[in-house]
Amino acid sequence: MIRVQTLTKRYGDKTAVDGIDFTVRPGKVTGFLGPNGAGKSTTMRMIVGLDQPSAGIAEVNGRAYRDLPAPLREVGVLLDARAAHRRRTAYKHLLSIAATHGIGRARVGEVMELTGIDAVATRRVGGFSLGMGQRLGIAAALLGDPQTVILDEPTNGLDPEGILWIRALLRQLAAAGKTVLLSSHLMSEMAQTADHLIVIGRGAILADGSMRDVITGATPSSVRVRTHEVERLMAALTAPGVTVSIRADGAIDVEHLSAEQVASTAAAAGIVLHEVTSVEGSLEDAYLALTAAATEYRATTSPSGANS
Ligand SMILES: Nc1ncnc2c1ncn2[C@@H]1O[C@H](COP(=O)(O)OP(=O)(O)OP(=O)(O)O)[C@@H](O)[C@H]1O
Repeated sequence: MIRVQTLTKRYGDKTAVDGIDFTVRPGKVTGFLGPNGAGKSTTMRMIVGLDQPSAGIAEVNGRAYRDLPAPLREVGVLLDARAAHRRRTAYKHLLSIAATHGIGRARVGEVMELTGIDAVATRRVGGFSLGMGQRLGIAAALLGDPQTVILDEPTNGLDPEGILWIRALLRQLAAAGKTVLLSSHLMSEMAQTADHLIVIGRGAILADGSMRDVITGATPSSVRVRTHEVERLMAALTAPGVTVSIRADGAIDVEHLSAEQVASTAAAAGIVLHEVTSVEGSLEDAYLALTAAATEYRATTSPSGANS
């Protein structure tokens, strides 16, 4: 379990993390999302004792990281995959970490197999691709079979097969009751991997809840409905506070009414419906809505760049 209370980090005049509170619970994958510069890495670094908070506390299993008697056995961390000694082989790199922390050779073999780097165990880390470096960093994080795992952008550089592998691994760790905190900019990946989300923007928490609650709270859900009597249905549904719009494909989108309310209104007016579907926003929609006002580095051109 990770607990952060009024955690603050200032760099001179800049407040990178502004008095945030959250708890990351075991048995779940918690996604940590936010635009560039939002404060994710700084928060993670404070949790694992690499940065000193300006104020507040960050605890893992009830203690500050520096007070953990066997940190590697309690918290596994991937913050910078390039941190490995470049001239060492993957095996020697993991063995040296294991030796410093009283972890046996057998575990080194296990994590190499788990992360798929056993095939390149005798290659020097300096020649690793970004993806292999990520796998090595994850292997190091898992060496102590820790209860809590913190991974900053673990999918960085991984190919689609590697991304699938990470997803399965994190789901497996959560199912085994571990606490998993994961940051990633890949929304589709986050949507499929995380159970719970913490969204941060400009150093402040913008949302903290289950995946479903965060999405439904930030995006208006709507009801999509099809009928041959479009105009009559639109007239029947029109009411204060209800938004009714017609789509290019002829379907009608209704906001602020449930599917049941739409169906009942149509039935009362004797209108036959051919489709009634509740449409929920995506994580990407929710993320963009939540962070719209808190994006520090925003492109000044449109995404395509062609029409601006
Ligand atoms: N050592 C430092 N000195 C000064 N400012 C810093 C330092 N480290 C981070 N910052 C600033 O603190 C803010 C938060 O940075 P941080 O790296 O935590 O964001 P992030 O959410 O991890 O971003 P990204 O998604 O780009 O990795 C940024 O404005 C950054 O420029």
